[in-house]
Amino acid sequence: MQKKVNQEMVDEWIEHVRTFTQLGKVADYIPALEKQDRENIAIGIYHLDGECVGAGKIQNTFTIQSISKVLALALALMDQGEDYVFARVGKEPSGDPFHSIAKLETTNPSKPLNPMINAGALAVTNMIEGDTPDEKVGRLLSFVHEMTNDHSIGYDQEIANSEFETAYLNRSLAFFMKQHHVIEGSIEELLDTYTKQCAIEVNIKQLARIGAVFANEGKDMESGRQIIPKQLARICKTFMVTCGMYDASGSFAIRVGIPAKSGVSGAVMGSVKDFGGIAVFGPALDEKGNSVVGMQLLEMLSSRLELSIF
Ligand SMILES: NC(=O)CC[C@H](N)C(=O)O
Repeated sequence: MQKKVNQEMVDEWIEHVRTFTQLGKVADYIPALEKQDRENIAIGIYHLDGECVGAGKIQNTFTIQSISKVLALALALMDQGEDYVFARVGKEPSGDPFHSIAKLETTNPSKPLNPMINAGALAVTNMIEGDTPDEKVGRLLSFVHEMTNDHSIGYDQEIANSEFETAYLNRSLAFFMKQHHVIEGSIEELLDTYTKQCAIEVNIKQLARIGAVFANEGKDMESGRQIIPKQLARICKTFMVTCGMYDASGSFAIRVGIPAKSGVSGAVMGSVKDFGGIAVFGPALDEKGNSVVGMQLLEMLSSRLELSIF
């Protein structure tokens, strides 16, 4: 039987998690993110039959941050192929925080462990086709437009600038990788592309639709168009399981058990085969950098509908 979420369910879940909005901390290392209101919480579910429900602040937009790593990976894989991409970035979880530089030095030859940590994501963004940052960002946006079926989506210039001006650690990762020939070209242009990619701005239902395309094996639910080849969509979802929730991916797999990717804005995108796409949002984060409210919502959803893939 097809598992479905209805309006009543999402309304009830959002009411239930309101008590958690005071827990955790809104990210402030990107100064512009600090302005986010911790009460702005939302959930969106996009079923594979095209039906979509949402509750909470569904009109609110937010930046996708690290969720963009999944999209950049899909695009780089389509541009360059699996062999090229995985010659430059690994496939193993790191067990370290997303911005850690430690393993870059101890892995020999130096290579970021996976595309979901910042080092790996920077290397992946470096592989996206395009002569200029604008061209690369434009291609990423077109990809998002296709997946959301909404051509109005852009990026938040203020948040992109704010991160670009303060991305000392990401610059360090990039310089280290350039020294070791993992990446090539201008570091400033790479950071420009990366910070804009992280600042892509969506609402909860748009994010849920992106999750649904991955759940639907890369195919658009309405048009039937194969946006991402099936095998590449599968690779992206596998990374979401093994590395999507940073160094909390193991406990998340036990607690929730769905392919998911989170971002420091407080958004999480999930993809469940034969079910659909899930998006949750709540700016306050736990100590691993995952949305406190988002975790509660995903746990509730997964247990009520028995969505764990394990
Ligand atoms: N975890 C995240 O969402 C990190 C993304 C953020 N733009 C960064 O690179 O720091």
